Amino acid sequence: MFESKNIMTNKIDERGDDHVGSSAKTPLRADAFEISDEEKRNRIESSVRDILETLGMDLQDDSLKGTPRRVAKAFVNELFSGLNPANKPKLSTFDNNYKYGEMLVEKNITVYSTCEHHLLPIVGRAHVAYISNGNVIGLSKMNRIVDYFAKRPQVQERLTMQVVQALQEALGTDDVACVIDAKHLCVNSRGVRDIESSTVTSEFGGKFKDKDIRREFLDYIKMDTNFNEIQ
Ligand SMILES: Nc1nc2c(ncn2[C@@H]2O[C@H](COP(=O)(O)OP(=O)(O)OP(=O)(O)O)[C@@H](O)[C@H]2O)c(=O)[nH]1
Ligand SMILES: [Zn+2]
Repeated sequence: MFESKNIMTNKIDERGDDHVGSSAKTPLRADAFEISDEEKRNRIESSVRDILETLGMDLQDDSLKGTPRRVAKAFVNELFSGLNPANKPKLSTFDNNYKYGEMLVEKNITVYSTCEHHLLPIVGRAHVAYISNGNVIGLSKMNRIVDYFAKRPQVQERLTMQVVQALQEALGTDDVACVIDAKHLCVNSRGVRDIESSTVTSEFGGKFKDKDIRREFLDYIKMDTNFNEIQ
């Protein structure tokens, strides 16, 4: 089990950012929280203006003149909003009064992230599961925690581990797993330009290391649920 007691020492953790053990920590500068969001938007706006002008674009053009500010807002408020611990969803838990003892799987969670190597989109699906040891979490919180960590410059491996570790901490159990299957536009649209390939990453904590439990989780992911038949 990862040791939450070891990680309350640095500034980032004091600000309420994750918990997560060093292997899954987003590499942040020591002064990451000393710049306000408005200052970040202003600096990014000016940098994007530089980039576009360097490319030879005329920023007096009607369509382009708002672009640096639009990009700055998209970065700080949306695409990278998960860098601000204030945006971390509250993972409130409640008691497992109904004594449900099987695994719970939240599957096909939409992943929109950004590859930190090229700043290009990562688009895919996450599947998250846990086995309760007494605590239960609202279903939507699993979607929200995936989205929170996705909204950072990411590598898919780290995103997968961050989701698992955040849920382990909230639920007080090791028995959490996550599988992500995603397309990286840096692979699909440039570089090797392989439009078909996607990347699968997984993290299996606690009981999910057992091959039968892992198999059950993977079978649920594969299960074809045709909701149209229900309506
Ligand atoms: N492990 C991992 N690699 C990633 C992820 N996203 C992108 N990459 C890879 O990061 C690598 C960066 O490789 P470099 O050789 O430094 O950069 P590059 O010359 O742009 O690489 P190419 O994409 O091969 O053109 C590439 O192989 C990407 O496919 C990710 O989430 N995880
Ligand atoms: Zn990339």
